[in-house]
Amino acid sequence: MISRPATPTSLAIFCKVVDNYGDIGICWRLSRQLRREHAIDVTLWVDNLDSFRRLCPAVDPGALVQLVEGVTVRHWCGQGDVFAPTDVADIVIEFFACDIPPGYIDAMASRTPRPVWLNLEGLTAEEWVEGCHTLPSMHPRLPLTKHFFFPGFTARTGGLLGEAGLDAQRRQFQSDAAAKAAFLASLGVTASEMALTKVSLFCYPDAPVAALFQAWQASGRAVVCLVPDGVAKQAVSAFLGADAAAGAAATRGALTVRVLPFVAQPDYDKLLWACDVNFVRGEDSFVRAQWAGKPFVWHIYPQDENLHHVKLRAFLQRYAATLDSLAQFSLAWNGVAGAGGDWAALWQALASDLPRIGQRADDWRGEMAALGGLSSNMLNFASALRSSAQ
Ligand SMILES: Cc1cn([C@H]2C[C@H](O)[C@@H](COP(=O)(O)OP(=O)(O)O[C@H]3O[C@@H](C)[C@H](O)[C@@H](O)[C@H]3O)O2)c(=O)[nH]c1=O
Repeated sequence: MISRPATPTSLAIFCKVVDNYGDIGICWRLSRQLRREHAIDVTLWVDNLDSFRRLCPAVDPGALVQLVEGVTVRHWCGQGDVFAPTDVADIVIEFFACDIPPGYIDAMASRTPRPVWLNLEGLTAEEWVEGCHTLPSMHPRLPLTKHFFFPGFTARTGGLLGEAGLDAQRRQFQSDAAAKAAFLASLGVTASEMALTKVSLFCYPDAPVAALFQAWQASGRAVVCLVPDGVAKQAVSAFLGADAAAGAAATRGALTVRVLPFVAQPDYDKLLWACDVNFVRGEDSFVRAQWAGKPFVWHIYPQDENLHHVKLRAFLQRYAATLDSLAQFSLAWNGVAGAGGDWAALWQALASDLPRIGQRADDWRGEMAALGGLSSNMLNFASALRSSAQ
């Protein structure tokens, strides 16, 4: 038996950007947290530095290797496939089964001691996840075992990604009216808009945004909808009667739509904290909305054969079982057949229920925090594997 310290000190994450920002958004968040809170020496391999730069302006899209906030960022762009065992970290994470370079896998097999190899999977509320979380998978050829690691909403999963101290920062920000106003003003939001019901909007292009805008326009409650640049471009441009570029705004009836700059990741949290209702999408903004403890509506990443509707229902069953207004609105927002399209009625029901939905959001945030946080859960699992291998 080879003896090795149980506590891992180095970690490599491999991230392929399939589309959008979620893949790198999650991998960057995890990398930063492991470095900052656990003093792990992290190398993040990522194949698309341009997407990364939108979330983190400090990234140099031309650099093969760079240090960003203490994390070594390597542009994963087919620069050869020869690795030595000394190149391999204590823990190797492949994100979403992204096929790490074969040469790196060979080097993992030759390394002493062998690394802990994890496949970090996507977030879903479906029950089967509990049975698959931490399952091993033997390599067909090499003496290596990969383990599946699932984020999730129960104690039998890896929990949700969230930084220590995030809640304290949120509370501090939300209790400081001047900080909130200064932040919104820095994005171009006017003082009169700040007094309205503030909604942030982040969704995929097929969301029924135009129909919801019509309902808001005609509703009795004045709404300002804050849309980061590039989101729902068609519907926003149609509403504005002009190109939806950052800084553009228009008011029709009870609705003001304002296009914001696409902000860096930490500022996106502040936007969620500052708004009354948040429309979020995919995985990472969905989780951030949960940490914000505010009412939110989720636009789920679309999948073939409407598989995503199963995932949506699984989440709503856990989260909104007693919140019919939110469940109905969410089903309709995601185009679930038969969920209805009377947006005036759907919004009216949701808006009247906001205090109850807000209470649920706050309770849920506490329940999720009690699961312990994905990065700590992952490190504990890796340490246990290393100990058992000694
Ligand atoms: C609107 C906005 C978002 N963001 C960040 C928050 C998140 O980290 C990231 C958006 O990621 P998501 O919310 O996950 O949505 P997404 O649609 O960009 O990413 C998706 O990518 C697919 C390939 C995955 O399979 C999906 O599960 C999902 O992750 O962008 C900012 O930093 N600033 C902004 O202004």
